[in-house]
Amino acid sequence: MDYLETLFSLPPLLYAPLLVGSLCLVINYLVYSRRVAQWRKSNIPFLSPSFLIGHKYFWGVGSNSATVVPLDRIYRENKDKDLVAFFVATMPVVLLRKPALIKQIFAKNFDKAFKTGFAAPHNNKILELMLGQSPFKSVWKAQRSALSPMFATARFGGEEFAKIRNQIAHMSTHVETARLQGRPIDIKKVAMKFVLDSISNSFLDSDDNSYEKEGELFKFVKNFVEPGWNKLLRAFAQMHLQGIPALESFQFITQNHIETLKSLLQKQIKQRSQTRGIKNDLIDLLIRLKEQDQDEKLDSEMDITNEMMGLGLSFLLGGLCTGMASVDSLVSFTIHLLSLHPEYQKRIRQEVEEVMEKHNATEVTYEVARDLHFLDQCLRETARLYPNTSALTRECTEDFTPAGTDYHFKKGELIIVDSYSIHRDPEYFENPDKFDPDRFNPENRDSKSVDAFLGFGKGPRKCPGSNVGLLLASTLIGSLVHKYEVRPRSHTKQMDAYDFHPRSFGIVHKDDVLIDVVPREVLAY
Ligand code: HEM
Repeated sequence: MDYLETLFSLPPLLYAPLLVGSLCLVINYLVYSRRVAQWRKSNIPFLSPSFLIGHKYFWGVGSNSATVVPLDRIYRENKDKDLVAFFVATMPVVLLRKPALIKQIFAKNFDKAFKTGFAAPHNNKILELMLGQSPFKSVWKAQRSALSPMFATARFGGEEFAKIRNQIAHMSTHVETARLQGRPIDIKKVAMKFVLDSISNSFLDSDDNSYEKEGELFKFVKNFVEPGWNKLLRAFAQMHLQGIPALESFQFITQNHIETLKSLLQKQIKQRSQTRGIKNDLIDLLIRLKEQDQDEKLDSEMDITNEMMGLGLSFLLGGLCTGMASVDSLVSFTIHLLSLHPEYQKRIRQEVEEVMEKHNATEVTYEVARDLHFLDQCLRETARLYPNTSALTRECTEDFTPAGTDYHFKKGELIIVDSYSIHRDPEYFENPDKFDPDRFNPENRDSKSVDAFLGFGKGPRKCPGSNVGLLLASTLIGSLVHKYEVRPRSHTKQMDAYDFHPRSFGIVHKDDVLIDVVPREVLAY
């Protein structure tokens, strides 16, 4: 009692923080002890949390280590376990370690854990209609099926490929100019411009050339994908603090993002309605949706329903922004690895020559790009060494026990999979740190490594745009390596987890990857 009297005799400015702090400690203790008791009862092995701050390995995340560094340590230190639970600050997560268990939960038990950890809160009428964010399975399914024509590589065949060729021409001019001026080439920037312009030319009918001028869309996407504290905290809050109304506007996707894309879609829809052309792209898809929607009263061409916004955002944020970020990372890591391995560049160059001859082509066409099998192996091997995200996530939507196990998963449990560590586990990939594209030769693959490869995800939610991404990456790298030998300027040894950006959930390099190019005619001498 004396203590309390002394405390309340202090000025409120002094005792209020003390009271709030103590309350946080009590809540924190209750959160930890309740979850630990649940894990114990559910037979899920766990690592005891340090008071208030969860697992200590995560302390440096954001300032000096990427999320994958602590995840990798936990993965390696728990070799004997199928799964292990722990806290990231106050967020409880269960890390799945074994490919068989991952397959079971991500594919066979999909109905019971279909949500991703980034699902939108139920009251956000637009985000909950998005493919990657919807907490409703029916919406996710409808969006995936509506967008499936956008993810088919066949739509790039014929005339459509001319748009990609056009982008290759812009890219070649940019690279050649830098070479002649003796400047290094920032491969991430080159890839970003190529992929963004290719996707927006083909799906939005834009005619952007970002090498010449960085337009509105380029600036928007760059800002959306660029890592930073703000985004790291927003992503963490979205995964962790759902259900706290005051924090629900603190989402990874902000109202500002939604408004910007809404006006972009409105502009494109208006233009298309006036020209009445049919392009079978995203804008046509949205116009068809608008025409089908009898219930919605749309007064003018500028009106746009929530369904249209959901579908548009699913593609623009899920496909254009994150898809583009995945492809440009894949391209820059592949070029980084190839710059350290001229012998593989030579094989790609030979392959491009042979396949061009087979298709009677003088450049990388749609048919050539699809036939570059060794280059495809190089891309998959890069996605193994540098998967695009540090964690695949799922949230349990009901209680369940995967068949053949006695692990009980409770509704609301957040499951994560650290593809980076599994991909570098010698149990599944021999000599795992070595860049060896031949391990993806179909003859060398075994079921163990097939199950353990998670570069494009697993189960019904796996990446729908991977083939489009691989096609764009093959076209860019095939064209570049056919013409030049690529040499490292900034990174002369293979990057590891300490080279990754500490404030990104994705696996991206923290420093620019700078290269030099030498024309093949010079190499011949
Ligand atoms: C080639 C580089 C790419 C890589 C490495 C990649 C990787 C991934 C991964 C790992 C996931 C999560 C899957 C899971 O949780 O199981 C994903 C999801 C997704 N990706 Fe990709 N991706 C790439 C390119 C693209 C492109 C070009 C697009 C769009 C054109 C795209 C659209 C999407 C969408 C919409 C989802 C969410 C699917 C869902 O929630 O059902 N991706 N991607």
